[in-house]
Amino acid sequence: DTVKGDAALKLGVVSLFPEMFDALTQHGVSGRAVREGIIDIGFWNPRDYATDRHRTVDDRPYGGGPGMLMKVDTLRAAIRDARQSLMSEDGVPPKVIYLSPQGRVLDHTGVRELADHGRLVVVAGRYEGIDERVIDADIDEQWSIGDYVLSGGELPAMVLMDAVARMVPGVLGHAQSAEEDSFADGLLDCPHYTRPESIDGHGVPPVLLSGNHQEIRKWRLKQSLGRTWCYRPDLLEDRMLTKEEQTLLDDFIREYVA
Ligand SMILES: Nc1nonc1C(=O)NC1CCNCC1
Repeated sequence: DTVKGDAALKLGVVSLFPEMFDALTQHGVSGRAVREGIIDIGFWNPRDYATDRHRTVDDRPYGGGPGMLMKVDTLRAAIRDARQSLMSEDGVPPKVIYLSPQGRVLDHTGVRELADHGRLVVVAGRYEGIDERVIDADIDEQWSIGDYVLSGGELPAMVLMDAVARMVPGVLGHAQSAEEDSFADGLLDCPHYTRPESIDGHGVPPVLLSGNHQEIRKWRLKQSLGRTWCYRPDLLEDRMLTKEEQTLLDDFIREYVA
């Protein structure tokens, strides 16, 4: 598979199960971005590099113990081809990422950093993982989506790729990108409401029905600040608040503890 064209984001995926990535390429905003050529995704399957009759892609660990590792020669060949295909015209190589619990935990800051790079090869491991010497020689950065163990790197790869894709101009419609602002500037999202106006007797906050856009903006910002203060105060620790934000948060806390 090759990645060509002038897409804003070029992705190469090394995986034994490329069909899993249909979840990203065949659906939703990411699917549209791929269809429209805003994002290019190429796939390289280590199994395509196997030369033995059984097309072996796993190998036994030195030192024994349970589980297998990804076979080195087929994995390295796939990474090499993906890396070469994503090399830019002026020879700038892509950033090669390996998903594993040993990696830096992905957050909004990390997503922005990765999106800014523009060309990424994402290596999805299976089995117990990959040989440490391949990590040292072929992987630029290790990333984790959280502290739990999954069966493969494909779901983590898709989480990372989806979050990065949403950073690319044109992937989200203007309306949605505006909506992204709440978390984009380090706050939790505000509550959302749609029809019907009453659900089991529970109504909609009147300000949202008022048509007063300034008041609606302030209400939503106050709710985002208040929810962040309640559920994720750690996010507020290293986030400067504007005077308006500080006032809105003080009001929220006053009402909350009243
Ligand atoms: N959490 C994770 N964030 O990125 N990758 C993660 C992960 O659990 N990978 C598995 C680890 C065991 N081998 C198969 C892959």
